[in-house]
Amino acid sequence: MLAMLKYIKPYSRSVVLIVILTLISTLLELLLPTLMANVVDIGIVNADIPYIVNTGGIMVGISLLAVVFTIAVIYLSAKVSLGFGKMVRRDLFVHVENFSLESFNKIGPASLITRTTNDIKQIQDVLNMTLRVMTRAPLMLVGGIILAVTREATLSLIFFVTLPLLVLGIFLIARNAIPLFTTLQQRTDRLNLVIRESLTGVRVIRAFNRVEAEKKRFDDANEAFRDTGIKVNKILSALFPFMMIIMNFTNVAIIWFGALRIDQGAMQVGNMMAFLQYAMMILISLIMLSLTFVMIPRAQASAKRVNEVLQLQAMITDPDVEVKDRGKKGLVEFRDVTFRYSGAEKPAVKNISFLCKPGETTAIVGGTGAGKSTLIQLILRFYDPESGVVLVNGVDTKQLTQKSLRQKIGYVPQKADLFNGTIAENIRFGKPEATDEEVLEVLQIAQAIDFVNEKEEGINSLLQQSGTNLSGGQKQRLSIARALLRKPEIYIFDDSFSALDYQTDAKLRKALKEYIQDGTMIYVGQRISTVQDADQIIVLDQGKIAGIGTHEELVRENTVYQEIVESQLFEEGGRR
Ligand SMILES: Nc1ncnc2c1ncn2[C@@H]1O[C@H](COP(=O)(O)OP(=O)(O)OP(=O)(O)O)[C@@H](O)[C@H]1O
Repeated sequence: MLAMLKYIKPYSRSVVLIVILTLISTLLELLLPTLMANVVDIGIVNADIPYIVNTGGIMVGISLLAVVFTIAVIYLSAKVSLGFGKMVRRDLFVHVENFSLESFNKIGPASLITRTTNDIKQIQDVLNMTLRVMTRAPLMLVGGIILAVTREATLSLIFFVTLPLLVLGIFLIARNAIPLFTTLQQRTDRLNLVIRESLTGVRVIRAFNRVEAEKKRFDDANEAFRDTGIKVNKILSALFPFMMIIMNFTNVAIIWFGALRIDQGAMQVGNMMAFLQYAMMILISLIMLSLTFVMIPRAQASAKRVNEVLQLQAMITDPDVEVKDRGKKGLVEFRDVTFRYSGAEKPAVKNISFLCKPGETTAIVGGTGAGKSTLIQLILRFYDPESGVVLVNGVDTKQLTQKSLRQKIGYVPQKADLFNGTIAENIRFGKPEATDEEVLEVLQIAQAIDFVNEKEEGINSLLQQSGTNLSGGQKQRLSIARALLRKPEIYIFDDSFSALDYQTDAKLRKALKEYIQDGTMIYVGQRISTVQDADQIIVLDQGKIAGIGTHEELVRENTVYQEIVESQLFEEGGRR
């Protein structure tokens, strides 16, 4: 929680103002019972009307002033806490955007969403409450006790019974409720995870008739959330009645013993009324403090979850000084690279060495899980190798800044991620200043121009969320056009032609070859027809290189490649 204090620093002036205003308004409020006692004991007893009117006027003035100050405090506290929330959310978002993929996978998107929204809101709310209570409650408590004791020391003995009782009760309630706050946040995580998976996987769920099973999964998560919520509220619901009992008990005791003392002539009526009000102030301030202390652990649980994310060190960091390009532009080289995902027993790729030259195309083939995508992600430095080096333009990728490395690469991922907005906005993603002509040119090369032109508003047509109003192949083609527009030195296509029919696939690769010319093109392909024209084909088998060569060489000499060719010929034959 303390680590979060730095986010309040920019608001230190507002915080000081809150303290000063609360201080004044609380002192003013503490004056009221004494003035009221004087109205009764001096004004009414002596039938002194001018005194009653004057003192009454002062009391109204004080009340109005206290109200104005309190409104200002409420406004400033809201401003500080909302501003705090905005800054933490922003830092968290930026931090997560720069996360290594490993950290991202470790916490998971559902929990990251909960932490960025719900958890920060918990801290924000408690901060708001604390700002309003932190000066007011202690001052009112101490001031109330001093004024009550100096006014009626004997009657104050009642507090020796009620105050410990109140503190003990609140402590017992809080002790049971606090551990449940962390559980409640975890239940929120789970609920978010289930909702996210159910919504993104809605087609699969329907196709596999899993709607009922998903409903059950959702109900379980929803009920677990509800049950924990009810449990917390059940415990907290005891708080209010308990506090009311203590307050009423104190009232009755004061009136009872006060009446006896008045009867004995040891105390005046006005004095007892003032004492009663101070007693209420003491109890209310104690309740306010206790409630804050009950809420703080809840915010603490959330702050811990937020800090856990903020403190995750970026595993992929930029060098202090960037090394300039040494080799030819577009040169990609793997030197004896081995990489293992965190927690995995076996390396995903092992002792990989190859060279991709500018002006040439390199295709990577291999069975599922052979490590093809892993190789691509190592070039982009989404991960760093366990041993060996990946070089781009003759420089170890660790010695380039991530920005300049990725600036050199046009990447088309396996899953075409598009964003809300028009087609043109999506294509301009990496080069916002590109003209319409440039956009149309890359759409033409990516074989996307026809279906874009068929749309009423052409490149200005809106894409629904992540391009749900497009087919898989259409999304892939837009994602290819997006990478082409940047005119990078290296083009990487991770299985980006799989959703295309044979004819479009062939046309697209031909157009790409003409467009890319001097650039380096690396692509992962599943079909032999897709990879056979490449200048070199890298055959991967269970994370290792089984062979490198042209289609003709590999067909002649490489058994793994021969098996892939045969299995696909068999499939083709089977289909016919
Ligand atoms: N994020 C990850 N964490 C742990 N292991 C992973 C992760 N991603 C992939 N792997 C493992 O690494 C190995 C290589 O995976 P990779 O995605 O590179 O294969 P691929 O050849 O691209 O497969 P496909 O053709 O099915 O896409 C697989 O055994 C896979 O289970």
